[in-house]
Amino acid sequence: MAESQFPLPTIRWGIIGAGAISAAFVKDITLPREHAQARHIVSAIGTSSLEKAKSFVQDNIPSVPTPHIYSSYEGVLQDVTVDVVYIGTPHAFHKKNCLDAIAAGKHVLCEKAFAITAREAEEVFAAATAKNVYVMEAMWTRFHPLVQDLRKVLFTDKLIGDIRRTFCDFGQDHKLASLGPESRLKNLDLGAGSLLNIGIYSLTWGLLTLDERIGMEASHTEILANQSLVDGVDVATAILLRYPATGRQGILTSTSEFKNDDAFCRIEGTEGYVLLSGPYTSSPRNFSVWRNRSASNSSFDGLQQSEPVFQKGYDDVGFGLYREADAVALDLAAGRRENKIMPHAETLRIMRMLDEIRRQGGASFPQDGESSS
Ligand SMILES: NC(=O)C1=CN([C@@H]2O[C@H](COP(=O)(O)OP(=O)(O)OC[C@H]3O[C@@H](n4cnc5c(N)ncnc54)[C@H](OP(=O)(O)O)[C@@H]3O)[C@@H](O)[C@H]2O)C=CC1
Ligand SMILES: O=C1OC[C@@H](O)[C@H](O)[C@H]1O
Repeated sequence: MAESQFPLPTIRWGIIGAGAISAAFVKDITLPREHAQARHIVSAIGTSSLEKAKSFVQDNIPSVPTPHIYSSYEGVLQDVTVDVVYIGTPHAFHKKNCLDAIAAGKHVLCEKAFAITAREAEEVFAAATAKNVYVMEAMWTRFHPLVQDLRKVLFTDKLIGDIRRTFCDFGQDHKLASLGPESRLKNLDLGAGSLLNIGIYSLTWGLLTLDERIGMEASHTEILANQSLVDGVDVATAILLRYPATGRQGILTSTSEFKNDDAFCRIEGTEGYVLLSGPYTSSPRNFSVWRNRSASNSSFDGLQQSEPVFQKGYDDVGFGLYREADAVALDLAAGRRENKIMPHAETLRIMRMLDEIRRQGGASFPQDGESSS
């Protein structure tokens, strides 16, 4: 592994929750890799039992120095060797876990969806600002290099002309009928539903491809939404996003009943289209740009070239979660308290959209009526 000429920023992580994504996260950040931008140490793990913590370490990070293990989340928050807390619990606990970590003076990287409602997210960001700690939603897909390359093709090089529509689907077959009521994919009290779990990625691709700007600078959008509910949990959500200023549209969907196709997204412009593919909608691997034969006179006649004019594939090490972790390390090393790619305002904008989609679609959570705590 090539050593960097300069010392890399180092951060020490405390992990809250020993579930599936926490396992992927600790594996990813401790993997040897080329061009790492930071050094990551897993300093502490908090789970519901010590036995669980021991097997978590054994299964996922056997060869690194053994982290401190705790049978409570509080242990991690009080551990002086922890700089940043990674929250890998179900959606319904994000607000409390974030607020507890912030109160303990820890920086935070919290899994998506950041909270159940926009109001919860506002409360967390207000607390972080008051305490001067860093908080970011772990929307890892945004840190994939494909996103930057794609947005250059769309907005700088304008290879497909004026963007008109984005179709994006994220579907997973969760076999909900076979899951117990304790599953985070089925239990409303844990924040279940396709929208918060995976629809958030389809929405993200729509927002990233239909508008060059994000956060506070983003263009105004209108939303029409529909959801199919089983026992109150949305098993399918369809979102129609419209940008009134340009007429651009996003057709953005999610389902927990079927697996989507590898080609998960299509972006149409006046002079061609772009296809995105990958094993998951959250995990892109390739994009290709196709131009109309008649692109020079800008008419969309349906006649495409047989070869893309541009395509790029991306290999990955591990799952790809190390990129967001590197971003946190670089931000902290530079003294920043939020990230430019996933700023607070972007998380809030998305949370408000998720609230509106659920208001129209009918999926409600116990937290919907709550005022700030
Ligand atoms: N970035 C990505 O690609 C992915 C992100 N996610 C996100 O990560 C978060 C967690 O998802 P995932 O890892 O799949 O979930 P899991 O169910 O696998 O793990 C959740 C963990 O949360 C803890 N927990 C605390 N209270 C409860 C409770 N009442 N019920 C269940 N678990 C509880 C448990 O840890 P313990 O017992 O150790 O305390 C549990 O292991 C979600 O926000 C999800 O959207 C999920 C998958 C992929
Ligand atoms: O965030 C996610 O992305 C990948 C999916 O497998 C998972 O269900 C979801 O939580």
